[in-house]
Amino acid sequence: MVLESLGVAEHHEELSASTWYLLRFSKYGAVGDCEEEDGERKKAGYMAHRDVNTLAIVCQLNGVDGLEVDSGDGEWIPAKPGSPTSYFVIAGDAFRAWSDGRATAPLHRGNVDGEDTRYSVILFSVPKDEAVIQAPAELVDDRRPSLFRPFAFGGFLRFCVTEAGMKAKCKLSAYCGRAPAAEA
Ligand SMILES: O=C(O)CCC(=O)C(=O)O
Ligand SMILES: [Fe+2]
Repeated sequence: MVLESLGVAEHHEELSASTWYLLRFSKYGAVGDCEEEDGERKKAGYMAHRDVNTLAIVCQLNGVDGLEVDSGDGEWIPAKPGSPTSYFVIAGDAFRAWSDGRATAPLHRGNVDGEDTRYSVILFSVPKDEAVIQAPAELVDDRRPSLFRPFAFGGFLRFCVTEAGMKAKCKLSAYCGRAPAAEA
């Protein structure tokens, strides 16, 4: 569906062949269930981040909200599923690079209010280590040269945990952006 919307559905098979999948169940405990740290109960949740992988499909399991997405101008937008069977699709850096910036990898975080435990299940599609992430020819042309240099996904993952990677505001631009992006 996502590739169709970009007009490059014929790349589905080759992309699938270089992808593996990770299914993760997450529990963000209510404050009362969480461990104490320095005399205070720590709220469960997760810090603002961009996913590095291709796509994440997130389904909340018990109707407790918490996912928030950065609007791009400093505002956090609560992501509310339309129904108990709705899910969120979040693009990560690998898809941003592959789509040559047509998909954005949004900054998102988990902000649980601490009243109720939140459960979610997430299916991550992850490029294999040796997979080279490069926008297909249909998405670039002379008038629109690609924004990112081709890179092996494993190399990018390793960069993310270096000092430079951890400091970078946008890890992808810092690693393989062609223009010295202000966001890097
Ligand atoms: O559980 C969620 O709502 C999403 C978690 C998430 O963003 C992640 O694990 O990367
Ligand atoms: Fe995430």
